[in-house]
Amino acid sequence: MSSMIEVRQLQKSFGSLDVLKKITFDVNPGEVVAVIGPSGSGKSTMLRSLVHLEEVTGGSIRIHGKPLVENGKYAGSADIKEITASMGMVFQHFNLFPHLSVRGNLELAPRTLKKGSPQEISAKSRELLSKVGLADKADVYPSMLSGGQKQRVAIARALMLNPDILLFDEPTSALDPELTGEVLRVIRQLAEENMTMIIVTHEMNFARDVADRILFMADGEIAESGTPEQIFGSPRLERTRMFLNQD
Ligand SMILES: Nc1ncnc2c1ncn2[C@@H]1O[C@H](COP(=O)(O)OP(=O)(O)OP(=O)(O)O)[C@@H](O)[C@H]1O
Repeated sequence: MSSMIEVRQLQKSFGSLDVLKKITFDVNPGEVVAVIGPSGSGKSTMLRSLVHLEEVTGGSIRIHGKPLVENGKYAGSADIKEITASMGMVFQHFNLFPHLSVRGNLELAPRTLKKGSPQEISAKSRELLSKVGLADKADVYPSMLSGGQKQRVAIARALMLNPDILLFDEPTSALDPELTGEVLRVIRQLAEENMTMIIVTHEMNFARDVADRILFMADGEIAESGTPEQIFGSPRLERTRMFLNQD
């Protein structure tokens, strides 16, 4: 089967700083890839590049075989819109709209894009809120929620447009330790449902449990790629773990 995500020789510089140095990897349908690595190694930049929140300086990204960028040249805006619409993203700091209720947060994008009738959109938001365990919070505003609840709303919101790829940028890093479990459980459930996901995380045990494959980034490169068994057995990673645990 062909890859869901193909990244080839991806480069990104901020001025003279080379943040991504010719990165190449594939993600297959249904695969869960965890991206780990020290702070500043380029993990967020790589993820943001996939959804066109960053413009790369070279290389290629294909999603479902369709080029978002090919050898540094971007597709037209209609194609970019179509390609990025198949991906949902969840951020470290939730990025909920504070002036909208939980339901409003979920329904804004599908209503704006007219993805279904108002009744269908409401039914979908109810269904997704109950999936993440927040059926009773539909009319509450984000400021009334805990961090773990906010992040679960953000995940439900990302699912509203039926993405076939979900990207997570350190989804639990802003949470108190006792709240990470409820978010990781939702991600784990999505993995069991065969959602294709890339998860940038510092949660080593979670990465080990849930990921089919781990990319270990260091200094703008993929230093290691393999199954959790391969990666966590690697002496090179053991050295880096000490460093990661200080974050
Ligand atoms: N908009 C920007 N302008 C300039 N430099 C940037 C910008 N965004 C990121 N960088 C730099 O790019 C490098 C990689 O950042 P990135 O956020 O991708 O790393 P990361 O591996 O996700 O780190 P962390 O785990 O701390 O989030 C860092 O040196 C960062 O300072």
